[in-house]
Amino acid sequence: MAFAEFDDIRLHYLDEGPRNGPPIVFAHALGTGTLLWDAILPLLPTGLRIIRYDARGHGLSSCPPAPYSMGTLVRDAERLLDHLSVREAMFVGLSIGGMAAQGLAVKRPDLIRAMVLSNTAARIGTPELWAARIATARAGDMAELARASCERWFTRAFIKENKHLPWLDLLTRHDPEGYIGCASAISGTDFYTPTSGLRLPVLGIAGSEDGSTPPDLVRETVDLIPGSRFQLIRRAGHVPPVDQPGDYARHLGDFLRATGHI
Ligand SMILES: O=C(O)CC1=CCC(=O)O1
Repeated sequence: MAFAEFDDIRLHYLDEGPRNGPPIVFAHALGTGTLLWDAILPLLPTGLRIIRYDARGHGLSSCPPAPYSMGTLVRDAERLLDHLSVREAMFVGLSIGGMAAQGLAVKRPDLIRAMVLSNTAARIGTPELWAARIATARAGDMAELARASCERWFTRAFIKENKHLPWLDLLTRHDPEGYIGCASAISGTDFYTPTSGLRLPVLGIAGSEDGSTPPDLVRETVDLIPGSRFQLIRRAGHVPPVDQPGDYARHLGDFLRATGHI
């Protein structure tokens, strides 16, 4: 566990593996945190320098007052990688983390040599949809937000087996300010034009039963970048590192090898 202090934010991160190993950076989904990646890490190829961080308003990072902008979330990732002297990383971004990845790849191509856009898109939802979720959070009803989120995030089988419960608890206890801050950032983001100009190796990953960023939406975004690949994970929802960690780690390993990162 470590913290990077900047003027307006304290970011919590984990930096594991050999310091001279090829860097891989993980950016999580709204309402989750570094633990989103726990199940896949032991399944990744050895020798990687693995960096995970909590976005502002999440986990052990500080939680400034909402709203946040996507530009601010991108700058947080940029400052963290500069702080750690990381260059040419494989950047894996899931959902809002994938939006930050797109923004960072546009702003600082020196930081990212290849990118995994997982369960994400250039634009997610509509301002009206996010306004309704923000209103629920403002009303203090995180339990309702958590219930509805889990229905979008997880397959029926996963919910029936009660495997979603830790995530339901996590989101129910999430600081509403952090949720609102990041939801505002998503609401104001449309990366279609900047992402269309990206030229780097990209792997898109979608879950067959993702109720938040369905496979067609993910594919539409990765297809903006020439030469990109796409993998559909079956029996997976919005967070396949949680419900299908084996398949997820295998696709990451294949992509790491295909891009010559390892
Ligand atoms: O809450 C959702 O529906 C899923 C989501 C959208 C952006 C994100 O990070 O999670």
